[in-house]
Amino acid sequence: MMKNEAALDVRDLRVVRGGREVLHGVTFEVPRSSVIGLLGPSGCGKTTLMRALVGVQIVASGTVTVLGEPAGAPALRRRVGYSTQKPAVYTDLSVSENLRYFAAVLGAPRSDVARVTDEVGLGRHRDQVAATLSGGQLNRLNLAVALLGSPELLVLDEPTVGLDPVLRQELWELFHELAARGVTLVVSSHVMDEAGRTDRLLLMREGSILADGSPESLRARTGATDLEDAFLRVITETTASPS
Ligand SMILES: Nc1ncnc2c1ncn2[C@@H]1O[C@H](COP(=O)(O)OP(=O)(O)OP(=O)(O)O)[C@@H](O)[C@H]1O
Repeated sequence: MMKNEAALDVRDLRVVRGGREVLHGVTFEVPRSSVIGLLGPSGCGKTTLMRALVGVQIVASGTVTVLGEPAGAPALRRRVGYSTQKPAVYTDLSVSENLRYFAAVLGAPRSDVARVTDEVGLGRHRDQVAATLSGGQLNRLNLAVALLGSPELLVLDEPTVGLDPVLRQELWELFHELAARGVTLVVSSHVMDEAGRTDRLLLMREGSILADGSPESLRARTGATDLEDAFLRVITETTASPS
């Protein structure tokens, strides 16, 4: 397996949804083994970009290369994990039953069920029916499904929504542990305080990437200590000096 190619190589990606262009020529490259934050206000195109990465979004033009293959290629099926914003699990099955089912569908080893249950901290709830889980627990079950089969790329749409600060901290630790093991993670959020926990930030607004770099470089570039301020300064810069 080629390990040296980029995890993601997106070139001039344009996407039209509902007759309107919602991604306007997005270009970026992501190396392996890192935690990439996709940040931006609601409706800026984060989910659309993630859908393009996992190959379920019709694209108008541009290329999306994932782990050296075109996004959505059959060879990527087990190498890419995706968790959508809305949990996509069976509400009438328990945590373990859901995970056993998805492990079978994905061809992941049965032993993964215990591992991912543990990783997302749902051990005490393993026999609980999904319908009775809290919102945060349901999000974690959704994330656990994405972790099955040990994918090389994880695309996680707002995985920390509705979680308390302790759980959020634990999940970010898990993301960095996974990255240290060679996994690449793309994590979206619209909460700026999460931005500082990433290795690299893609700041999006209205279908374009406004800034791309580490949290430190963004702070240095804008002179802002707070990432929320940094983002606002980037927006002002871009609006003030159109190129
Ligand atoms: N099925 C659709 N048909 C038409 N327009 C759509 C569709 N899905 C999304 N859009 C539009 O595409 C744009 C980008 O949406 P997207 O869901 O990617 O944003 P987002 O950044 O993920 O937002 P949020 O943080 O609220 O989830 C929005 O303007 C949205 O209204």
